Amino acid sequence: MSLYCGITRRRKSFWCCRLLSTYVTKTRYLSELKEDDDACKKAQQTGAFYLFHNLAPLLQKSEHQYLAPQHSLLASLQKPEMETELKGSFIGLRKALFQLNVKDASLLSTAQALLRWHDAHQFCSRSGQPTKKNVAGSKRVCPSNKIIYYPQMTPVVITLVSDGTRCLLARQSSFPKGMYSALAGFCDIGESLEEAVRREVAEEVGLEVERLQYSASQHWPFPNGALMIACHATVKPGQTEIQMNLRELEAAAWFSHDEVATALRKDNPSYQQQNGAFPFWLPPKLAIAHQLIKEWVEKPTCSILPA
Ligand SMILES: NC(=O)C1=CN([C@@H]2O[C@H](COP(=O)(O)OP(=O)(O)OC[C@H]3O[C@@H](n4cnc5c(N)ncnc54)[C@H](OP(=O)(O)O)[C@@H]3O)[C@@H](O)[C@H]2O)C=CC1
Ligand SMILES: [Mg+2]
Repeated sequence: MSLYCGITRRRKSFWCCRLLSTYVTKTRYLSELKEDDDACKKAQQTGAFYLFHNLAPLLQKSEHQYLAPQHSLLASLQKPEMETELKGSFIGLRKALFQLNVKDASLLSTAQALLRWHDAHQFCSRSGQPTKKNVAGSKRVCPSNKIIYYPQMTPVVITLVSDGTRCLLARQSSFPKGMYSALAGFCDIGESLEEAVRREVAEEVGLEVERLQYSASQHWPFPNGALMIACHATVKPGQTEIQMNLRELEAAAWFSHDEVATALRKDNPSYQQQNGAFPFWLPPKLAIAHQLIKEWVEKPTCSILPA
């Protein structure tokens, strides 16, 4: 059994010629910890840690949310004793993510992605020798040929398509029942963001993007650590007939502004209607899909650039 710890971010002051902002000071300190193993070991003595077991963080359940307690360096205990001692349980991040506060969700997502990457990069792909992690965990090095491996994220585009008055939402069979989201897809190697958006929309719903606009991005821990890049896109008003790719999607449809605005105000409904169907609902607030949809509801006709 293995227990892993993810170090949280701590602030430290430097002597400088001019006063640096807190953000710059903190950023430089974190950068120093990545490069200086001794400084990092020292920081760990007073650092605060989140605990993980098999990629599941230790959480405490309160009424409607999970709390992620932080700990100082602990003696290594077995999982059951650890849960009893710390009054929590190791819970899958997928289950808990939307019931955490924003700061804990972000730090736990980063920590889990990093732990998963380390677990999958134990050996050098050139020499086959075991790689060695630096103290901060920001890279792994092959001792025999000195190749450095850095943690990777996969770029994923997520696009909310609009025809000017309606927006297009879709669902995969793996989504929770009744939930619809914007179109998402992994970027192919060599593609620009714009090309990935155009290709994914064409592949999944058979439509041609006319214009697009970048909105925001988000780290997403699933399946292996992705950078979600969110965009708004429009299609020509006369060319809106959906030709759904059945290998990727279970359903795709145009939704009116009213339908989407109403769904945004509702929480995840876990009940089934009398006709056996599940009510239409949208991804929770923490997901970038939610933010993208909210932006469209607030400003459906925002100016969008040619693709
Ligand atoms: N944060 C948010 O708001 C949202 C996040 N997402 C995330 O976006 C991601 C991508 O969406 P999805 O529609 O599934 O993607 P795609 O539409 O690209 O389809 C997924 C399929 O693409 C193939 N694929 C190609 N490249 C990769 C890669 N690098 N890693 C894994 N699979 C790859 C796999 O097929 P095969 O297995 O056949 O090889 C996979 O099943 C998902 O992981 C999802 O969690 C999605 C919606 C909202
Ligand atoms: Mg997809």
